[in-house]
Amino acid sequence: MVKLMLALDVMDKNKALEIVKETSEYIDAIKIGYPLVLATDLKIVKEIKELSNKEIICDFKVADIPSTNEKIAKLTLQYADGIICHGFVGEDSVKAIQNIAKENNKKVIMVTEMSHPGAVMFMQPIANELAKLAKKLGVDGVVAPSTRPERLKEIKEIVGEISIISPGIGAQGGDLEKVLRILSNDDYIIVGRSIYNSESPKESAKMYKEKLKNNF
Ligand SMILES: O=C1C[C@H](C(=O)O)N([C@@H]2O[C@H](COP(=O)(O)O)[C@@H](O)[C@H]2O)C(=O)N1
Repeated sequence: MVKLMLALDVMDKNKALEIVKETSEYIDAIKIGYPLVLATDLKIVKEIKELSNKEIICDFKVADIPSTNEKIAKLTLQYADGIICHGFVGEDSVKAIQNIAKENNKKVIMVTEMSHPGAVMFMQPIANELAKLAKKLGVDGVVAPSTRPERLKEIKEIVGEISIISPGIGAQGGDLEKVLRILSNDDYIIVGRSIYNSESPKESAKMYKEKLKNNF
């Protein structure tokens, strides 16, 4: 069954902890990015890992030179189970993160094509090349858009067995039915605002989990 990754992009620690408690029985993983970390501190990752016992992915879209990527990975992977990086900065920058991840048995997830409209300007033209790089490097997952099922399919075909981590469902208007015909068991959909901004994050997470169950 496709897994559910909660994008916990809230900027208040107590709200974040509350949403984690409310949704834990329905989510498979939690993605923590700059909004929550900049509003609190990196140790929120450790706290949420201990509270939820879920897989925690830090979405820092790391895109620097190898030596700086290495420092970011060392700090982040003390607490997180995985980290999201960009691939457009080149093979050496991604490998620098993979070296740290491999030492600590952690995951590296690489962005191919982003889900927002602006991704068609510069990312889409190179996204297939980025997917080929992801395959060559053997990263643990790639980010690919639920907002463009035809692109999601193409990228999945290129990366083969590598897990797809796919944002764009809910607030961004992605078609879940179409996406679930493309994704497979080791893949994830990422859902943020439709869960954490809903009247009941618990009920929203439950609804998504049931949709994932019913479509597989
Ligand atoms: O292409 C990408 C890359 C990036 C990612 O997943 O790496 N995201 C993140 O996925 C989540 C979607 O949230 P919501 O739209 O459900 O509230 C947010 O945390 C975004 O920053 C995308 O939305 N598209």
